[in-house]
Amino acid sequence: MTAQRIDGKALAAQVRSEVAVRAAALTAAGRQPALAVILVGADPASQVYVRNKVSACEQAGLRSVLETYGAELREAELLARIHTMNQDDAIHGILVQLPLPPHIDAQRVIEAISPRKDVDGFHVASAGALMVGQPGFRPCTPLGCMRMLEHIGMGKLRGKHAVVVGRSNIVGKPMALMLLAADATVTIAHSGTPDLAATCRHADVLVAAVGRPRMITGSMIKPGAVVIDVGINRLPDGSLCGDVDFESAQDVAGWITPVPGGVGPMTIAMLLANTVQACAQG
Ligand SMILES: Nc1nc(=O)c2c([nH]1)NC[C@@H]1CN(c3ccc(C(=O)N[C@@H](CCC(=O)O)C(=O)O)cc3)C=[N+]21
Repeated sequence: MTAQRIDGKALAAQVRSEVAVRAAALTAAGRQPALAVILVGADPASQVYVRNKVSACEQAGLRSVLETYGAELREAELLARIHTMNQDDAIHGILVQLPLPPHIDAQRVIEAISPRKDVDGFHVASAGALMVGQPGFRPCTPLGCMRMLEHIGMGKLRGKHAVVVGRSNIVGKPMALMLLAADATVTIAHSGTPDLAATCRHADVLVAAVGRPRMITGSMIKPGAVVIDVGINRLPDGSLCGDVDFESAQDVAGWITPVPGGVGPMTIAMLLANTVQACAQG
């Protein structure tokens, strides 16, 4: 038996075309959705990601404003720039690319973004809204994962056990809360979980977001499970791989997302969707 693939690239293209329709309508009404992207420093991976976000905006008819600063930028200057953008009615979403240089307090920078423009969903107000089930921006990666689950008819998870491996503020924790909101019974596992394999084998939906190449192997997967691989690991040979060992996992899982071409493209599509939503909400 071999798992069916969830084609994130194709589903992201569908989401982006829906976004483009909404963006065109807003633009026609004199309100083109606009995303500001701030990059601090010259990390090559970050430069690639930021370029991809900007070109995704253009393709969907959103305006993008890219601001690039040297790694020596002072935190106070960055905060001042964000305050100006918060006041700018022509900017609907603000994204500060992470990671930031170590002398800048990333959480303080995120809290400076107006929650109404927090299209990453990283602000403490957005996190709190998710926790208590209020409207607000949801982090793009878990939102993209939920959209993938809906796409395969697994949007409602009552009676299902979901296991999230990883507990970051940007993926693991919000992912667990979104699965819970879909009525799953949720376990959050992490590097310190005893017998991780046994925990994973309970999962009808397994989300891997640990940042360790191929650590989830076929023997850790319940037969027929949905396996969502959030990991994007660059190997020494330059190739990309996920947190899931695709070769062994695909013989056991019912559904599986590839890397690349899985969660990554969905993250960018949901960023555009959040930006259009920010614009539509005025
Ligand atoms: N404020 C902020 N928001 C973010 O959303 C954010 C961030 N900072 N910092 C870095 C991470 C990483 N991230 C990715 C998004 C898409 C792909 C993606 O589309 N990946 C392609 C492959 C790209 C490649 O070949 O390198 C894929 O998986 O198919 C990857 C990584 C967003 N991040």
